[in-house]
Amino acid sequence: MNSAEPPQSPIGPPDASLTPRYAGIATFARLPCLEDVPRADIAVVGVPFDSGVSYRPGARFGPAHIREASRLLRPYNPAQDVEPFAAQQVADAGDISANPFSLDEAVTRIQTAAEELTADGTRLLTLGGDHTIALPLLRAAARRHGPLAVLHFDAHLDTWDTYFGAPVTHGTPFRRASEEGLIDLTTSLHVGTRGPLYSRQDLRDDERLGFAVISSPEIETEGLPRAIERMLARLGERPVYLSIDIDVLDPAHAPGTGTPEAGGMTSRELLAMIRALRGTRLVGADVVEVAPAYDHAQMTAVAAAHTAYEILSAMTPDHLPVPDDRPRER
Ligand SMILES: N=C(N)NCCCC(=O)O
Ligand SMILES: [Zn+2]
Ligand SMILES: [Zn+2]
Repeated sequence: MNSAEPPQSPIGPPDASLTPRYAGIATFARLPCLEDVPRADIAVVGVPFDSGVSYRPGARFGPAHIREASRLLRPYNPAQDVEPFAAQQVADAGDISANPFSLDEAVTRIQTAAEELTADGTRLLTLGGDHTIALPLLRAAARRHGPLAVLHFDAHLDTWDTYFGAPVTHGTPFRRASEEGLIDLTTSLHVGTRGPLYSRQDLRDDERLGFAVISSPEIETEGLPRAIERMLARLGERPVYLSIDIDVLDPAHAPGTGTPEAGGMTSRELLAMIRALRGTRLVGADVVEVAPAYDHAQMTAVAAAHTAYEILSAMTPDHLPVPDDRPRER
Protein backbone atom coordinates (compact mmCIF):
# COMPACT_ATOMS: atom_id res chain seq x y z
CA MET A 1 0.00 0.00 0.00
CA ASN A 2 1.21 3.56 -0.80
CA SER A 3 2.00 5.19 2.53
CA ALA A 4 0.11 8.34 1.46
CA GLU A 5 -3.15 6.38 1.36
CA PRO A 6 -5.22 6.50 4.54
CA PRO A 7 -5.26 3.16 6.35
CA GLN A 8 -8.40 1.24 5.47
CA SER A 9 -10.47 -0.09 8.31
CA PRO A 10 -11.19 -3.81 8.16
CA ILE A 11 -14.29 -5.05 6.39
CA GLY A 12 -16.33 -7.07 8.88
CA PRO A 13 -19.56 -9.04 8.72
CA PRO A 14 -22.64 -7.17 7.45
CA ASP A 15 -24.72 -5.41 10.09
CA ALA A 16 -27.08 -8.06 11.43
CA SER A 17 -29.76 -5.45 12.09
CA LEU A 18 -29.93 -4.94 8.30
CA THR A 19 -29.16 -8.43 7.02
CA PRO A 20 -30.44 -11.32 9.13
CA ARG A 21 -27.72 -13.72 10.22
CA TYR A 22 -29.43 -16.65 8.58
CA ALA A 23 -29.56 -14.97 5.14
CA GLY A 24 -26.96 -15.35 2.44
CA ILE A 25 -24.23 -17.83 1.56
CA ALA A 26 -22.29 -19.01 4.61
CA THR A 27 -18.76 -17.73 5.04
CA PHE A 28 -17.12 -18.13 8.45
CA ALA A 29 -18.87 -15.66 10.82
CA ARG A 30 -20.40 -13.98 7.73
CA LEU A 31 -16.98 -12.47 7.00
CA PRO A 32 -16.06 -11.19 3.53
CA CYS A 33 -14.41 -13.52 1.04
CA LEU A 34 -10.67 -13.13 0.69
CA GLU A 35 -11.00 -11.92 -2.91
CA ASP A 36 -13.23 -9.06 -1.72
CA VAL A 37 -10.65 -7.50 0.60
CA PRO A 38 -7.28 -5.90 -0.29
CA ARG A 39 -5.41 -8.32 1.99
CA ALA A 40 -6.11 -10.28 5.13
CA ASP A 41 -4.25 -10.43 8.44
CA ILE A 42 -5.93 -13.76 9.06
CA ALA A 43 -7.58 -16.05 6.49
CA VAL A 44 -10.04 -18.73 7.54
CA VAL A 45 -9.73 -21.57 5.05
CA GLY A 46 -11.53 -24.91 4.76
CA VAL A 47 -9.97 -28.24 3.87
CA PRO A 48 -12.81 -30.65 3.02
CA PHE A 49 -10.72 -33.80 3.14
CA ASP A 50 -11.13 -37.05 5.11
CA SER A 51 -9.27 -39.73 3.18
CA GLY A 52 -6.92 -40.25 6.15
CA VAL A 53 -9.44 -41.52 8.71
CA SER A 54 -9.12 -44.81 10.60
CA TYR A 55 -12.75 -45.11 11.73
CA ARG A 56 -15.93 -43.13 10.94
CA PRO A 57 -15.63 -40.97 7.79
CA GLY A 58 -17.36 -37.65 7.14
CA ALA A 59 -15.02 -34.83 8.25
CA ARG A 60 -14.83 -33.72 4.61
CA PHE A 61 -18.14 -32.00 5.34
CA GLY A 62 -16.72 -30.25 8.41
CA PRO A 63 -15.84 -26.84 6.90
CA ALA A 64 -19.33 -26.23 5.50
CA HIS A 65 -20.96 -27.39 8.76
CA ILE A 66 -18.79 -25.10 10.91
CA ARG A 67 -19.41 -22.12 8.63
CA GLU A 68 -23.16 -22.72 8.80
CA ALA A 69 -23.03 -22.82 12.62
CA SER A 70 -20.85 -19.68 12.81
CA ARG A 71 -23.57 -17.28 11.63
CA LEU A 72 -24.52 -16.30 15.15
CA LEU A 73 -21.04 -15.14 16.24
CA ARG A 74 -21.16 -11.47 17.20
CA PRO A 75 -18.53 -8.74 16.71
CA TYR A 76 -17.45 -8.17 20.34
CA ASN A 77 -15.85 -10.86 22.49
CA PRO A 78 -16.28 -9.84 26.14
CA ALA A 79 -14.23 -12.80 27.40
CA GLN A 80 -11.09 -11.33 25.81
CA ASP A 81 -12.33 -7.71 25.49
CA VAL A 82 -11.58 -7.66 21.77
CA GLU A 83 -13.33 -7.14 18.46
CA PRO A 84 -11.47 -9.69 16.35
CA PHE A 85 -13.00 -8.54 13.04
CA ALA A 86 -12.53 -4.80 13.64
CA ALA A 87 -8.97 -4.80 14.96
CA GLN A 88 -7.61 -6.78 12.01
CA GLN A 89 -8.81 -7.94 8.61
CA VAL A 90 -10.17 -11.47 8.81
CA ALA A 91 -11.55 -13.04 5.63
CA ASP A 92 -12.82 -16.40 4.43
CA ALA A 93 -10.51 -17.91 1.81
CA GLY A 94 -12.97 -20.64 0.79
CA ASP A 95 -11.82 -24.24 0.51
CA ILE A 96 -8.56 -25.82 -0.60
CA SER A 97 -9.56 -28.53 -3.08
CA ALA A 98 -7.82 -31.71 -2.04
CA ASN A 99 -7.92 -34.89 -4.15
CA PRO A 100 -9.96 -37.51 -2.24
CA PHE A 101 -8.42 -40.37 -4.24
CA SER A 102 -4.74 -39.48 -3.85
CA LEU A 103 -3.64 -38.74 -0.33
CA ASP A 104 -0.14 -37.76 -1.46
CA GLU A 105 -1.47 -35.32 -4.01
CA ALA A 106 -3.90 -33.86 -1.46
CA VAL A 107 -1.16 -33.35 1.11
CA THR A 108 1.08 -31.62 -1.44
CA ARG A 109 -1.80 -29.43 -2.59
CA ILE A 110 -2.69 -28.40 0.97
CA GLN A 111 0.92 -27.43 1.71
CA THR A 112 1.23 -25.41 -1.51
CA ALA A 113 -2.07 -23.63 -0.90
CA ALA A 114 -1.09 -22.85 2.71
CA GLU A 115 2.24 -21.45 1.54
CA GLU A 116 0.55 -19.28 -1.07
CA LEU A 117 -2.04 -17.98 1.39
CA THR A 118 0.62 -17.08 3.97
CA ALA A 119 3.23 -15.69 1.52
CA ASP A 120 2.51 -12.06 2.47
CA GLY A 121 2.35 -12.69 6.22
CA THR A 122 -1.33 -13.66 6.44
CA ARG A 123 -1.93 -16.12 9.27
CA LEU A 124 -4.17 -19.14 8.67
CA LEU A 125 -6.98 -20.60 10.70
CA THR A 126 -7.87 -23.84 8.94
CA LEU A 127 -11.15 -25.73 9.31
CA GLY A 128 -10.88 -29.47 8.66
CA GLY A 129 -11.10 -32.03 7.45
CA ASP A 130 -9.49 -34.92 9.29
CA HIS A 131 -6.29 -34.56 11.29
CA THR A 132 -4.08 -35.66 8.38
CA ILE A 133 -4.20 -32.06 7.17
CA ALA A 134 -2.11 -30.87 10.14
CA LEU A 135 1.00 -32.38 8.52
CA PRO A 136 1.03 -30.22 5.36
CA LEU A 137 -0.08 -27.21 7.42
CA LEU A 138 2.86 -27.74 9.80
CA ARG A 139 5.22 -28.17 6.86
CA ALA A 140 4.09 -24.80 5.48
CA ALA A 141 4.26 -23.06 8.88
CA ALA A 142 7.67 -24.51 9.81
CA ARG A 143 9.11 -23.44 6.47
CA ARG A 144 8.28 -19.88 7.39
CA HIS A 145 8.91 -19.87 11.13
CA GLY A 146 11.28 -22.77 11.84
CA PRO A 147 10.49 -25.49 14.38
CA LEU A 148 7.16 -24.79 16.04
CA ALA A 149 5.81 -25.16 19.54
CA VAL A 150 2.89 -27.42 18.63
CA LEU A 151 0.02 -27.06 21.06
CA HIS A 152 -2.25 -30.00 20.32
CA PHE A 153 -5.69 -30.45 21.87
CA ASP A 154 -6.96 -33.97 21.19
CA ALA A 155 -8.31 -37.10 22.82
CA HIS A 156 -5.58 -38.89 20.84
CA LEU A 157 -1.80 -38.65 20.67
CA ASP A 158 -1.74 -38.78 16.85
CA THR A 159 1.92 -39.80 17.08
CA TRP A 160 1.31 -43.39 15.95
CA ASP A 161 3.54 -44.76 13.22
CA THR A 162 1.47 -46.34 10.43
CA TYR A 163 -1.98 -47.76 9.72
CA PHE A 164 -2.07 -50.71 7.25
CA GLY A 165 1.44 -49.61 6.34
CA ALA A 166 0.35 -46.06 5.51
CA PRO A 167 2.57 -43.37 7.07
CA VAL A 168 0.29 -40.39 6.42
CA THR A 169 -3.09 -40.72 8.18
CA HIS A 170 -5.09 -38.83 10.79
CA GLY A 171 -3.44 -40.87 13.55
CA THR A 172 0.15 -40.07 12.52
CA PRO A 173 0.65 -36.37 11.64
CA PHE A 174 2.66 -35.42 14.73
CA ARG A 175 5.07 -38.36 14.46
CA ARG A 176 5.84 -37.40 10.86
CA ALA A 177 6.15 -33.73 11.87
CA SER A 178 8.56 -34.62 14.66
CA GLU A 179 10.65 -36.86 12.39
CA GLU A 180 10.84 -34.05 9.83
CA GLY A 181 12.09 -31.53 12.42
CA LEU A 182 8.96 -29.36 12.11
CA ILE A 183 8.31 -29.24 15.84
CA ASP A 184 10.34 -27.95 18.73
CA LEU A 185 10.96 -30.90 21.01
CA THR A 186 11.11 -28.86 24.20
CA THR A 187 7.91 -26.81 23.92
CA SER A 188 5.29 -29.04 22.25
CA LEU A 189 2.35 -30.32 24.21
CA HIS A 190 -0.78 -32.47 24.01
CA VAL A 191 -3.80 -31.39 26.04
CA GLY A 192 -6.87 -33.49 26.80
CA THR A 193 -5.59 -36.95 25.82
CA ARG A 194 -7.38 -39.96 27.25
CA GLY A 195 -8.73 -43.37 26.45
CA PRO A 196 -7.28 -46.70 25.43
CA LEU A 197 -3.96 -46.89 23.56
CA TYR A 198 -2.40 -49.73 21.58
CA SER A 199 0.31 -50.28 24.20
CA ARG A 200 2.34 -48.63 26.96
CA GLN A 201 5.03 -48.04 24.34
CA ASP A 202 2.79 -45.41 22.65
CA LEU A 203 3.48 -43.05 25.57
CA ARG A 204 7.24 -43.68 25.52
CA ASP A 205 7.36 -43.03 21.76
CA ASP A 206 5.30 -39.91 22.19
CA GLU A 207 7.68 -38.49 24.78
CA ARG A 208 10.70 -39.29 22.61
CA LEU A 209 8.98 -37.49 19.70
CA GLY A 210 8.96 -34.30 21.78
CA PHE A 211 5.55 -34.00 23.43
CA ALA A 212 4.65 -33.30 27.03
CA VAL A 213 1.10 -34.20 28.09
CA ILE A 214 -1.66 -32.64 30.15
CA SER A 215 -4.21 -35.43 30.02
CA SER A 216 -7.95 -35.08 30.39
CA PRO A 217 -7.96 -36.82 33.82
CA GLU A 218 -5.21 -34.43 34.98
CA ILE A 219 -7.32 -31.43 34.02
CA GLU A 220 -10.04 -32.83 36.23
CA THR A 221 -7.88 -33.70 39.24
CA GLU A 222 -5.53 -30.67 39.11
CA GLY A 223 -8.09 -28.13 37.94
CA LEU A 224 -8.19 -25.70 35.05
CA PRO A 225 -5.96 -22.91 36.52
CA ARG A 226 -3.12 -25.40 37.04
CA ALA A 227 -3.58 -26.80 33.52
CA ILE A 228 -3.36 -23.27 32.08
CA GLU A 229 -0.27 -22.55 34.13
CA ARG A 230 1.43 -25.75 32.93
CA MET A 231 0.45 -25.05 29.31
CA LEU A 232 1.90 -21.52 29.31
CA ALA A 233 5.07 -22.67 31.09
CA ARG A 234 5.65 -25.33 28.44
CA LEU A 235 5.14 -23.05 25.40
CA GLY A 236 8.12 -20.75 25.92
CA GLU A 237 9.21 -18.30 23.22
CA ARG A 238 8.88 -20.38 20.04
CA PRO A 239 6.15 -19.53 17.48
CA VAL A 240 3.07 -21.54 18.46
CA TYR A 241 1.01 -23.65 16.07
CA LEU A 242 -2.33 -24.59 17.66
CA SER A 243 -4.07 -27.75 16.43
CA ILE A 244 -7.47 -28.57 17.88
CA ASP A 245 -9.11 -31.91 17.23
CA ILE A 246 -12.73 -31.38 18.24
CA ASP A 247 -12.74 -34.89 19.77
CA VAL A 248 -10.78 -33.37 22.68
CA LEU A 249 -14.27 -32.44 23.87
CA ASP A 250 -16.39 -35.06 25.55
CA PRO A 251 -18.81 -36.72 23.12
CA ALA A 252 -21.57 -35.11 25.21
CA HIS A 253 -20.26 -31.73 23.99
CA ALA A 254 -19.13 -32.79 20.53
CA PRO A 255 -20.74 -35.98 19.24
CA GLY A 256 -20.11 -35.12 15.60
CA THR A 257 -16.67 -36.64 15.14
CA GLY A 258 -15.13 -39.82 13.80
CA THR A 259 -13.21 -41.35 16.73
CA PRO A 260 -15.10 -40.34 19.90
CA GLU A 261 -13.66 -41.13 23.36
CA ALA A 262 -15.53 -40.80 26.66
CA GLY A 263 -14.23 -38.64 29.51
CA GLY A 264 -13.28 -35.49 27.62
CA MET A 265 -13.09 -31.78 28.26
CA THR A 266 -16.11 -29.53 28.39
CA SER A 267 -16.37 -26.78 25.78
CA ARG A 268 -16.14 -24.30 28.68
CA GLU A 269 -12.72 -25.71 29.63
CA LEU A 270 -11.46 -25.66 26.05
CA LEU A 271 -12.56 -22.07 25.46
CA ALA A 272 -10.91 -20.98 28.72
CA MET A 273 -7.61 -22.59 27.75
CA ILE A 274 -7.64 -20.89 24.33
CA ARG A 275 -8.37 -17.49 25.92
CA ALA A 276 -5.24 -17.95 28.03
CA LEU A 277 -3.18 -18.00 24.80
CA ARG A 278 -3.68 -14.29 24.22
CA GLY A 279 -0.22 -12.75 24.15
CA THR A 280 1.55 -15.92 22.96
CA ARG A 281 3.06 -16.06 19.45
CA LEU A 282 0.24 -17.86 17.62
CA VAL A 283 1.35 -18.21 14.00
CA GLY A 284 -1.34 -20.59 12.77
CA ALA A 285 -4.14 -22.86 13.92
CA ASP A 286 -6.57 -25.54 12.82
CA VAL A 287 -9.85 -26.99 14.08
CA VAL A 288 -10.33 -30.49 12.70
CA GLU A 289 -12.38 -33.70 12.83
CA VAL A 290 -15.88 -32.21 12.79
CA ALA A 291 -18.05 -34.83 11.07
CA PRO A 292 -21.62 -33.55 10.67
CA ALA A 293 -23.25 -36.93 10.01
CA TYR A 294 -22.88 -37.77 13.72
CA ASP A 295 -23.75 -34.30 14.96
CA HIS A 296 -27.05 -33.26 16.52
CA ALA A 297 -28.55 -29.77 16.62
CA GLN A 298 -25.19 -28.33 15.42
CA MET A 299 -23.71 -29.06 18.87
CA THR A 300 -20.27 -29.98 17.55
CA ALA A 301 -20.27 -27.28 14.89
CA VAL A 302 -21.24 -24.58 17.40
CA ALA A 303 -18.42 -25.75 19.69
CA ALA A 304 -16.02 -25.65 16.72
CA ALA A 305 -17.23 -22.21 15.57
CA HIS A 306 -16.79 -20.75 19.06
CA THR A 307 -13.39 -22.43 19.35
CA ALA A 308 -12.37 -20.77 16.08
CA TYR A 309 -13.73 -17.41 17.29
CA GLU A 310 -11.70 -17.61 20.50
CA ILE A 311 -8.61 -18.45 18.45
CA LEU A 312 -9.19 -15.40 16.22
CA SER A 313 -9.68 -13.30 19.35
CA ALA A 314 -6.47 -14.66 20.91
CA MET A 315 -4.66 -13.72 17.67
CA THR A 316 -5.98 -10.15 17.79
CA PRO A 317 -3.24 -7.58 18.39
CA ASP A 318 -3.39 -5.70 21.66
CA HIS A 319 -2.75 -2.18 20.44
CA LEU A 320 -6.32 -1.34 19.33
CA PRO A 321 -8.58 -0.79 22.32
CA VAL A 322 -12.27 -1.41 21.79
CA PRO A 323 -13.91 2.02 21.42
CA ASP A 324 -16.86 2.54 23.75
CA ASP A 325 -18.69 4.68 21.22
CA ARG A 326 -18.76 2.39 18.19
CA PRO A 327 -22.30 2.29 16.72
CA ARG A 328 -23.70 -0.95 17.94
CA GLU A 329 -24.17 -3.78 15.48
CA ARG A 330 -26.51 -6.48 16.70
N1 LIG B 1 -7.03 -37.93 14.88
C1 LIG B 1 -8.07 -38.56 15.33
N2 LIG B 1 -9.21 -37.96 15.50
N3 LIG B 1 -8.07 -39.85 15.62
C2 LIG B 1 -6.92 -40.68 15.55
C3 LIG B 1 -7.34 -42.03 15.96
C4 LIG B 1 -6.46 -43.04 15.37
C5 LIG B 1 -6.89 -44.45 15.69
O1 LIG B 1 -7.96 -44.85 15.26
O2 LIG B 1 -6.15 -45.12 16.39
ZN1 LIG C 1 -8.58 -37.19 18.06
ZN1 LIG D 1 -6.46 -35.93 16.09
